[in-house]
Order: sequence, then structure tokens, then C-alpha cells
Amino acid sequence: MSIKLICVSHSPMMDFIHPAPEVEAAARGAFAELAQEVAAYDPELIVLFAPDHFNGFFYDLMPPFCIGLRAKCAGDWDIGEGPLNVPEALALDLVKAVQAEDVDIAYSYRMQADHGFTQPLELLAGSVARYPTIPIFINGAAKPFPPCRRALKLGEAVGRFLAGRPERILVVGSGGLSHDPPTPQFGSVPPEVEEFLIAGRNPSPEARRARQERVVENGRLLARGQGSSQPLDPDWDLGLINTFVTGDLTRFQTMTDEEIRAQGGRGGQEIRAWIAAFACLKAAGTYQARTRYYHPIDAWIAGMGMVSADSLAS
Ligand SMILES: O=C(O)/C=C/c1cccc(O)c1O
Ligand SMILES: [Fe+2]
Repeated sequence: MSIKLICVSHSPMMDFIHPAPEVEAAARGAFAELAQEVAAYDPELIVLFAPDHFNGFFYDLMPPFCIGLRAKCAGDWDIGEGPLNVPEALALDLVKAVQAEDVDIAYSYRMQADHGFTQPLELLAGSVARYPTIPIFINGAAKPFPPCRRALKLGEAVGRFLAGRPERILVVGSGGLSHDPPTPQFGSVPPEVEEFLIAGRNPSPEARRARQERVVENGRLLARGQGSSQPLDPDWDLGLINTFVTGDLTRFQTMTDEEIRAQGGRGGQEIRAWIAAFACLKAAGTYQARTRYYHPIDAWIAGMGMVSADSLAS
């Protein structure tokens, strides 16, 4: 058994709007370097913790966590196509193991994985189906959220399951440093937008395009220092990265939604994916982590960070 970890921010706007060329080159270069390492490691299993953004999960039935037993690309932002390569029997064993640890996990035979899942798979693994992958959804977009301490518990339960496995495993966490995209908030939007948040699966191409254009326009404005998005917060981001790299995750036992919202913005709630991923790695033993990249990229509405880690357990 061996376990490695990569946690990265995502921004589905990467192919739609461009920051300064040297900024974009550095970010893409950092992704490419990590992708080379993934190819050299040749994982036999990827466990991917990621949020959704009202593409696959809606208020008609919103779980805090969900393991995909079968999953396909949601198709948002034209990232990825078709099914993910989910090892169904192993994913089901994972559901049972997590339940046995008293974490009540939802599971799906028809998960729609949006850019939270598909972008890191494309950028790090080359395609969404290149490696067997178990997708684990963590709600970071739809209030109320599962507490950060439950993301720790989930990660630990998954990590204890993985610790007994023979495969070369890559744990990935997606999203989560500071960013404040214009995701509508239930309770403060008109009824037709609430209806979308409840049951907006499989939108028309026009509706999808209009939604994405709104997000891109938000990036344009943020890059000009305008608009309503909360600014990115490098201090918050670097503080979080430092916590993950040093390996003391106790801060997340008490971290509140309000604390995250104040500094990390609406999208900052996605940090639960990194929390679960690191807790997962830590449950398998001590680890060594390093920061691979950080830059706040306004045009992409992303505190863009990348961290990798190796388990020191034998
Ligand atoms: O499509 C959306 O609603 C959100 C897009 C987005 C933009 C920037 C950073 C992120 O993490 C996003 O999910
Ligand atoms: Fe996101």
C-alpha cells in the first residue's frame, strides 16, 4: 500500500478568461508538474473529495456527503465527457466501511460530477476516466453545510479503510481556498432561482451558457477591482495551507461557517474537501507535505493553491 495526496483549487473559468500570461503560465506549469508526478506514480486508485456547484446536487435532496458508486460528468463548463471510471465493488465496500465507523454517508448509482471533480481529474490525471476513481461529494455550496469536524470524521473513516488496501492510492482534495463566485443563495433569491436550486439538473444549453457567462463577467469585474465578489484573501489561504502542511488538523474541529465566510468567501466553504483529504491521509499515518503553488488569481475568482503530500507510513 502507498498513499499520496494532492489538494488543488479549481476554477472552471481557466479556458474562458485569462489573467496575465506569466500568471497563467505559472499556474498551468504547476498543474503540469503535478500531472507528471501522477503519471509517474501511476495510481491504481484515486479517491477524490470535491464539492458540487448546483450541477449534480440540488436542494430536492441534499446530502452532506455522498460516495459515487457510478458517476458521470455533469457537463458544466465543457469539462470532461461520459462516465468516470468508478470501481463499483470497491466503492460499495467503502460505503460500508464508512457507515461502520458511524459516519452516515449517502451513495449514488447515478452521481453527476461537476467541475469540482472533473477539472482536477483532467488537469492532474489527463482525463476523467484515466484511473479508477471513487468520487466523494462534500457539500460546500448549499447552506446549511456539514460542520468541518464532520469532514474530518469522514476523511478519517475513509483513510482507515484505505490504510488496509494493497493499491497505490492517490487522495485528491478539490477547491476551497478563498473565492466568492456569484452562486445564488437560497432564501435571498426570487422563486424561479429557488426552483433552480431545488431541481435544476440537466439545464438547457442556453441556461448553462447564461449562468457561465455571469460567472465569467464576475471574474472580469474582480480583475478590475470592481463587482460584488469579496476579494481573494491570501492571508487566509496561506494560513490554511500552513495548517495542512504542518499536519495539526485540530483547528478544523472548531472552525465555523462564519469564520470561513468572512475571510474565504462563499466558495471558501469548499475547504471541507481539503480537510477530508488531509484527515484521510493522516489516518493512514504521519505525512510530509509541501506547498507547490499559490497565487491569488482574480480573473479566475480563485485563491489558487496546490499542495502535495506523501504518507510516511510503511
Ligand atoms: O460554476 C460555478 O458556479 C462556479 C464556478 C467557480 C468559479 C471560481 C472558483 C470556483 O471554485 C468555482 O467553482
Ligand atoms: Fe468551486
